[in-house]
Amino acid sequence: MQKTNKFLKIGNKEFKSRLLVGTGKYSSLEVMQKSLINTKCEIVTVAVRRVQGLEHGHKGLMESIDWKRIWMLPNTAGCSNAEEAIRIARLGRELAKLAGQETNNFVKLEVIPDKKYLLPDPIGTLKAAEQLVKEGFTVLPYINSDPLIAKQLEEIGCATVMPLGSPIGSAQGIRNAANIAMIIAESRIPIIIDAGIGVPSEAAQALEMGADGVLINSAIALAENPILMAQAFSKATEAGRDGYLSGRLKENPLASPSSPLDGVISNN
Ligand SMILES: CC(=O)[C@@H](O)[C@H](O)COP(=O)(O)O
Repeated sequence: MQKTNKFLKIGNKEFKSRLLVGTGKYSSLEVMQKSLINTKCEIVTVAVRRVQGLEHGHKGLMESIDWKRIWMLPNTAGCSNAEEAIRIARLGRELAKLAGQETNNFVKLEVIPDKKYLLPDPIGTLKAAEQLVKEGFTVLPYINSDPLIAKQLEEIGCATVMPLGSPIGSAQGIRNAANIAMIIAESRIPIIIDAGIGVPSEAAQALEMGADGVLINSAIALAENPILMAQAFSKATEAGRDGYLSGRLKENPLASPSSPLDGVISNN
């Protein structure tokens, strides 16, 4: 289904920016702040567990983001089963309240038992999502690029699905484009490509394919110059969306001359 909405609509909120960003792995809070500004993002995800535990890089994080301008997307990173994820989602809602976002019921649902590839558990994700939807959360589940689980999550009331391009932090880009294309074609909710994007052109690729947004963390935070890379991702996301809306030239197995051949003076 072609989605031509001007804004990214998640639940009942609209966003101009289609680039969502993470807050982990930055060399300092100052670099993170400057990078976030350059992304022009309006949604920032925070790991509830890491913020609460004041883990490395997370002390002072809450205070360093302008929550009047940025919509918080609490995430359940570090949860390996549905029960933990539900508990952390509830804490995330309280965190958003503390930041002054009384009506924020968003949660980026991550249920990740696999420490090596950080792949999400589809059964645990579905179970947690069902409960969180019942509790009134706007649920954005992180999933493998599986069209069936994407559809099931849509049917139980998730606000988006967030299929991975490749494993978190791997910078391998979009390794599963065919499956992602199926998810995009079949969904009636926004699709946000989350994880594994390595360079801005891959963010553009996701948007060109018809994804509604991308979520980037490592490729910005761990770039040699994160502040400049943030800007590059912002431009790439916008370019990819414009490319999608413009309607691409269809691929052709044959060449097609750039100038008309009719009326050309013959050699004979
Ligand atoms: C911050 C966050 O939510 C990550 O778990 C997310 O999946 C981003 O992945 P990359 O770090 O690969 O961009």
